[in-house]
Amino acid sequence: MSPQRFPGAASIWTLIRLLPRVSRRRTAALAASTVLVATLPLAAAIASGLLIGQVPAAAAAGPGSPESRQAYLLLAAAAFAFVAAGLAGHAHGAVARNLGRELELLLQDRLARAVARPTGIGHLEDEEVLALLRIARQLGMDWIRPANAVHGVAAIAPQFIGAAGAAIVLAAFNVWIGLAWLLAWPAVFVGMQIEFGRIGRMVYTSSGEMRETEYLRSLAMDAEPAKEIRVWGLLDWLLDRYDRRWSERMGAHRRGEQVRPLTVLVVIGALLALTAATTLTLVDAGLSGAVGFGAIGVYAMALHALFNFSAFDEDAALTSYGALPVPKILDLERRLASQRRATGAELAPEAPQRSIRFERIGFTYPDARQPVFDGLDLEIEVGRSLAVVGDNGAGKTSLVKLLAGLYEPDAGRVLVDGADLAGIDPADWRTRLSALFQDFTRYQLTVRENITLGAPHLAAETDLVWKACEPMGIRALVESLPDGLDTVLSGQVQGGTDLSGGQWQRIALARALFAVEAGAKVLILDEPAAALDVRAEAELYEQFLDITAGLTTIVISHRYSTVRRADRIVVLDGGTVVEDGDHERLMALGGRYARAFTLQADRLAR
Ligand SMILES: Nc1ncnc2c1ncn2[C@@H]1O[C@H](COP(=O)(O)OP(=O)(O)OP(=O)(O)O)[C@@H](O)[C@H]1O
Repeated sequence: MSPQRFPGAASIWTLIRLLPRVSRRRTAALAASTVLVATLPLAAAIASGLLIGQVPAAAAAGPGSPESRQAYLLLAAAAFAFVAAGLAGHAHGAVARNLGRELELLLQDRLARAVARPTGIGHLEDEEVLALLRIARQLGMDWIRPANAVHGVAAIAPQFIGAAGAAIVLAAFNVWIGLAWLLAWPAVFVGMQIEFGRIGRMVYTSSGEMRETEYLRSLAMDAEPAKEIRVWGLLDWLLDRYDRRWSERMGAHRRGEQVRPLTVLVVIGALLALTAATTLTLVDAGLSGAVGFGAIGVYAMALHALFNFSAFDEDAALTSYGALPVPKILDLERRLASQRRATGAELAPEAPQRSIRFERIGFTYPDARQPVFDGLDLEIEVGRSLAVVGDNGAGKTSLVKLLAGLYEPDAGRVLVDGADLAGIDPADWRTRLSALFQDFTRYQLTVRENITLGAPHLAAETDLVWKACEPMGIRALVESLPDGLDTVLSGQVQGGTDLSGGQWQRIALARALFAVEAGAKVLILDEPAAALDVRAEAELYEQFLDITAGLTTIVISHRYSTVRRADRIVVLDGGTVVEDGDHERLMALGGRYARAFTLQADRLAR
């Protein structure tokens, strides 16, 4: 077979050849069940044909004759072949599903390793590699999809009704046998669903371990961390750790995420026993002449119809797995909706006009032990520039997160012109804010989109976009890009380009500025120029103060020299304001600000 001429067939052949490498045992089981699924219906058909041929002789010879005995034996053989074909079909589906899932995991593993191996990282920006990685991330996850549960329910419901009907037909022959079948299937179904539920929950709750494996894999496969991983020579260490985690995970998968053999034995044993009892009773009734030949045929067909029901095949398993996350998602939706605070207070269109006040604020991050703020008081005057300085962990970023309503204080209030922020619609409040956070996002979108995301309705206003670019010194850079403002900022996209850290920071600053152009009244800049050198940062801040004169600006910085021109500087330490004033006042105070400023200025001078 030439792969060029039959690429689809060649891919299937490649896949089949991989199966023994996934699991020899399962591949052998799949081959065996394939043979059974193919031959058992044939055997049933042959037995049925022979039976039909035997009927005239059996009828002529009458009950109790050797001819009629042979006819009943053929009937029993046909019934067993039908039942066995049904069971083999279910087993076949289950083996194929497990093998398929393991194949996906193996492919995922092999791709992760292959992509992590090269010493360079150029291939991690190759479009074809990225496409495969995108697919690889989804592998092995298909089985937990709600769509599968819908498909499963749609398949099982008619089978269930059909099986109940068949049991009722059998009840006409023997009430106890009919009743036994009527109860047997729901019992098997519930038993298997309990088993599938156990497996599903096990996988679901092990998502923490999965996340770690996935994290290690992404360290090896993503372009961003790949740089450091290679520079630090961590590749072998990483792959070794990934391999260990992976085999632990796969080991757990093999051990626990399967239907327990005992359950399978009990279920199949019970079904076979009930089938044998039904068939023997039927044969007995036929041989004794208690039930006519035609009726026996109907009952035998009803027995066969009972085995169309899938209690332990793929549909049943996928129904259970696929349905598992649905109530969890709805529950989460309810829980998060109840966390949305009730808003009622209206902000005046021009607010804030007077002040933003932090009043006895207490705040601890969820799951953190130490509070960040315990009684913080700070009043920010509108229309002036404020700089917040302080050591690492002093609470500077937390302060602006509270201001932006990204977290709510545990105690105290944030007041905007006297109105408690807790009662104001966060969406309304945020239209008045423009913020650039320390860990700003590098959107793999066009330059224009990157800049106008704060006010996307004005994205077409090219003049406004340039107005935001110019003070940041990036107009020339943007104009030199292949598609100017419409160039995608990503090395992973054809025709796109990546930028340096400082250039990215200027783009993010332009984004903040654009939102101000679009009407934001409070500008928050958290370490806005950490990627720039000290001089560039100072220049940029000076420029910012000029552009934003009259606006409420809050700038966070480590570099004391940068913020000296701010109208007001507060020094935070351990979540409280320890110094407050303008540059001259704080220098005269001779405290923490003065010492840090002098130290940094000396270093800069040297
Ligand atoms: N998401 C979080 N969960 C738990 N604790 C956090 C979280 N973010 C920050 N913290 C803790 O809160 C404290 C204040 O952090 P914050 O980021 O506000 O400091 P910062 O002054 O901005 O520091 P830096 O100058 O290093 O950016 C620190 O002790 C930090 O460890």
